[in-house]
Amino acid sequence: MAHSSLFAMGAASTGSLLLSDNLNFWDGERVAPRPGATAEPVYEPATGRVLCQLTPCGSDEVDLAIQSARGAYVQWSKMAGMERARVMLEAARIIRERREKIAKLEVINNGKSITEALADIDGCCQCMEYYAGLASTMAGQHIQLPGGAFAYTRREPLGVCVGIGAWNYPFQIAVVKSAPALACGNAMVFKPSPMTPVTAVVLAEIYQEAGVPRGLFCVVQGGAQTGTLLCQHPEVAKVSFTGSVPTGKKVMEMSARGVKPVTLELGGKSPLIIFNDCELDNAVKGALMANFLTQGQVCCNGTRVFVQRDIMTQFLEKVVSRTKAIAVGDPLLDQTRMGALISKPQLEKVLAFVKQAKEQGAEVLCGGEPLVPADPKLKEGYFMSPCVLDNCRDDMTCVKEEIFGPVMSVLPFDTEEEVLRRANNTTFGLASGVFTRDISRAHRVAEKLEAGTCYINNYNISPVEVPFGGYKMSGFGRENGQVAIEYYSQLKTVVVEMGDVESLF
Ligand SMILES: NC(=O)c1ccc[n+]([C@@H]2O[C@H](COP(=O)([O-])OP(=O)(O)OC[C@H]3O[C@@H](n4cnc5c(N)ncnc54)[C@H](O)[C@@H]3O)[C@@H](O)[C@H]2O)c1
Ligand SMILES: C[N+](C)(C)CCCC=O
Repeated sequence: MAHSSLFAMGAASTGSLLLSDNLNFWDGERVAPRPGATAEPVYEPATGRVLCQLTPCGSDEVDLAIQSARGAYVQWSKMAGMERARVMLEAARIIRERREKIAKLEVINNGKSITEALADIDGCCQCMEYYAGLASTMAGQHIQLPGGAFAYTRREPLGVCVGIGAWNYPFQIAVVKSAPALACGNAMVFKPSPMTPVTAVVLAEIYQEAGVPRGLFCVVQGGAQTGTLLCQHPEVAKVSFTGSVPTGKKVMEMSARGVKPVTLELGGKSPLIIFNDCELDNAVKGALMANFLTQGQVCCNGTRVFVQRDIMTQFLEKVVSRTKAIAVGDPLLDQTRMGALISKPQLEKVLAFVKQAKEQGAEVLCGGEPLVPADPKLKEGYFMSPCVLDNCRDDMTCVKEEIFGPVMSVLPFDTEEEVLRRANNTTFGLASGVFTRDISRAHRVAEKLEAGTCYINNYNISPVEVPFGGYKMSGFGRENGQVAIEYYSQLKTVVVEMGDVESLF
């Protein structure tokens, strides 16, 4: 049935939705799981209730999806960029039309606040429009050679690409991978995280309704096994992966065996440096934006907040007061600013990081506790109070490892040289930030930080036009921006002789 999950969304509130739609999608429609396969429950983070059942796809199903995508690719890749653009613009229009329903579904499956989810979906419309624009302008080069000969280049698609997503931005990751892939003329088989299987299939329905050939964007559900089947499939031309470093390494190894290009968007432990000449209120707001979006479960979060020693007291006072004021609760309410973490194990893991930080000498200035909202329907939800840790040292676990929860570690520093050395002393390199009024220092620091992005006097803004990706173990390849086209296409050179062949033989 077309966009069936969305129809259920009209009156849905937290704790009321139970989905029974099929979650796989290929050949232009939702597909039931194979008979006899074992289903797993998917939970609603805000209530701990079962939202739906997920049955991981096996090899036959993965193969069916890839064959379906292959068939559509043959047709789609022959279309002019302008024709592809029209379909993608229609997809953007449909997403915009259904933004509230998609956002609501995302909230119920992921636990983030509705305010953030709406912003995520708006970003997806822009992403689709941006790559629609690029689809119609993609072109090669003409190179003149001696004697009237010439060469030209063609930017060609790769074939069937695989997208594998994490659970923190389920719809957005599916869009950010598929929009440039489709703009270049590829097909995509997408596997969402098994914890957030619901909205990728809504995207598949939207593409279908917008007019893509049947099978162009397929969704297979499952976890590590299904992901492995996708990465190892001989007819897959490229893998774009978002997730943790350990899984990223496995994806890269599997892709290497098939000599497939990979894009890896992995984890981080990003530094945010706040100098004493900053505009303090903006720096405080920046630190909150760097740590607490999506309950702190954001890859590029600036979780190591380095504050110049002489403004530490004022900074902590302001940051703690604002953190304590964050409204945690029912993620579907407009006034809520922080919802529930993705799962019970994730909540327990984050709380264990806080406990260990205390044992290692950190001081909890606020939060870091399980939280039970007053509303009885939320009592089994995975909530915690956002946490600020003081007295942190560079050798503490909370400062070295990605926590992926609402925990900010604050560290004092004295000099620019010292803070740069400490900020770069990590195997990660996804993002970084600096707050200062000194324009020369801002750019000097941005140049020296070993990270794929540096935010100056803000944090966690990522418009679609701007490339995003990691240095070091945070991955490689870029998403967003014009450059993403290069990761979803290949260049063919055609050399043309206009005269006789001069042979040495
Ligand atoms: N850099 C980015 O853009 C970005 C964005 C979001 C999340 N992340 C990172 O993702 C992590 C959290 O997400 P997660 O817990 O879903 O990560 P994860 O690595 O556990 O899982 C990511 C995806 O990989 C799949 N997978 C697991 N094992 C696999 C295997 N052997 N082969 C193929 N696929 C496999 C999972 O089912 C899931 O879809 C964090 O480290 C976070 O920083 C990075
Ligand atoms: C949109 N943000 C906030 C920059 C997040 C990008 C995806 C990382 O997890």
